Amino acid sequence: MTSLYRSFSLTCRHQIPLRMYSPSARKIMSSSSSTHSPIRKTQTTSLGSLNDYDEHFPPLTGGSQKRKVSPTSEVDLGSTNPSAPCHRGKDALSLQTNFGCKNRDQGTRRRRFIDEEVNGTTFDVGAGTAGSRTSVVELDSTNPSSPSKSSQSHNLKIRKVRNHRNSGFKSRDQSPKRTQDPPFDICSSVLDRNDTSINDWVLADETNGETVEVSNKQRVLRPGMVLLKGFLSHDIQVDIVKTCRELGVKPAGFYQPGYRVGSKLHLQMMCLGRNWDPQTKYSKNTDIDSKAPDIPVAFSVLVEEAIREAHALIDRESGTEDAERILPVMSPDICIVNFYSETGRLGLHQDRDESQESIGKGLPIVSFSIGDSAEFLYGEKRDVEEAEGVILESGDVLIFGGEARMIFHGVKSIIPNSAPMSLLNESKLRTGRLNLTFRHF
Ligand SMILES: O=C(O)CCC(=O)C(=O)O
Ligand SMILES: [Fe+2]
Repeated sequence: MTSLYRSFSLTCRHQIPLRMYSPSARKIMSSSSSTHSPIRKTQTTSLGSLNDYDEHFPPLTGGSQKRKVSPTSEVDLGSTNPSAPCHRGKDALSLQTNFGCKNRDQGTRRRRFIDEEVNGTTFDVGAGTAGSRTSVVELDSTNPSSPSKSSQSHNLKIRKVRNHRNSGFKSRDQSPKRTQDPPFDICSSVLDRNDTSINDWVLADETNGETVEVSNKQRVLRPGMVLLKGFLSHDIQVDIVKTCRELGVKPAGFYQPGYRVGSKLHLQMMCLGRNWDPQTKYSKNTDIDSKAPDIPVAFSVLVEEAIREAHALIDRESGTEDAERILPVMSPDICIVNFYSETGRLGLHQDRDESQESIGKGLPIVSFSIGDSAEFLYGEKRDVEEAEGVILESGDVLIFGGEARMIFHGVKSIIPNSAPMSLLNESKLRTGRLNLTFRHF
């Protein structure tokens, strides 16, 4: 079965103008390996009140409209710009300030900013914080069925949320609850993709505009971190989408996870094997855990195959037979399935909620990408400016374990209309990106 599942795409599908995140990013995109210091296991973060997974990306330079967010907006509105380096609490506060403000100029400026965001690149505003007395506006752009930049801006759904009444949580003391009923459906019978070519997506900083070819090669990105381009064949991708869809529309399926205080991740999520959420992590709850569907055997087989493929690559590149020491084998008992709409994203974070034993051994995270491509960032620190970037395309498998196990990583943006048309036609996957990360607890 596994050999049938293998189809390496050795032709480069796209040439993507790439914005350089750091001087070294270009190197990563065009070379097959580089030397990096290991990520120390103790280097877990505690960044004050900054929640994990909150975005703190720099201003977007891309978008189908090739528009930059104006500096004024960035200053005034903090991280209501999805890429601004602020945390979620501040997000909501600055938004409230602007909306609750009697000052006409500020209100107008805020409205103009929303218009710009809707017409231009992306927008996404979190729910309010506790204790807020003013109304906030929530733009639910994480839900692909809500209007996005590729749909008409006048359809923008703005709903008012007062304090926590509509935030999905009963009180501050309770765990986040799934409020999405029915679960989110990652497929749609209607093809919701528009016809804009990927070339319209400008990742290039308009001032330097370099064009870098997206590599089609299997690559060791750093010790313990391997990118297997096109590892998942078309048929496998279709099967994975269909399986995830089937599981995902059931009660334990996709929902938008969040924190007790109300902010939410900019994606839809479902867990297999064992439940995880950003607030309670893996805290054992037999009621909920019994609801997590098993990881399909075919998925686990693919993970093991991918690790074997990575070992072969590591051995080839190093000229040794040391691969299992550099990248330990792993058999998954957890899979977190994420679906990102075109405006979805995930802030830089470490996957550090697995057991100490698992992390200590460097058991890898294995990540499958299906659908639209993603700008994936990774680095030794939780610092977007320093992070390196790589484009993850449909069918790619990324593995990070060993000394790269605690690497910071995140999804800066989803590249609209970049999914293979044949995949969308056959699987009916919505516009967006499906990502599966396999782990061992
Ligand atoms: O979507 C991705 O590529 C990364 C997902 C991820 O980091 C996570 O689920 O922890
Ligand atoms: Fe992660």
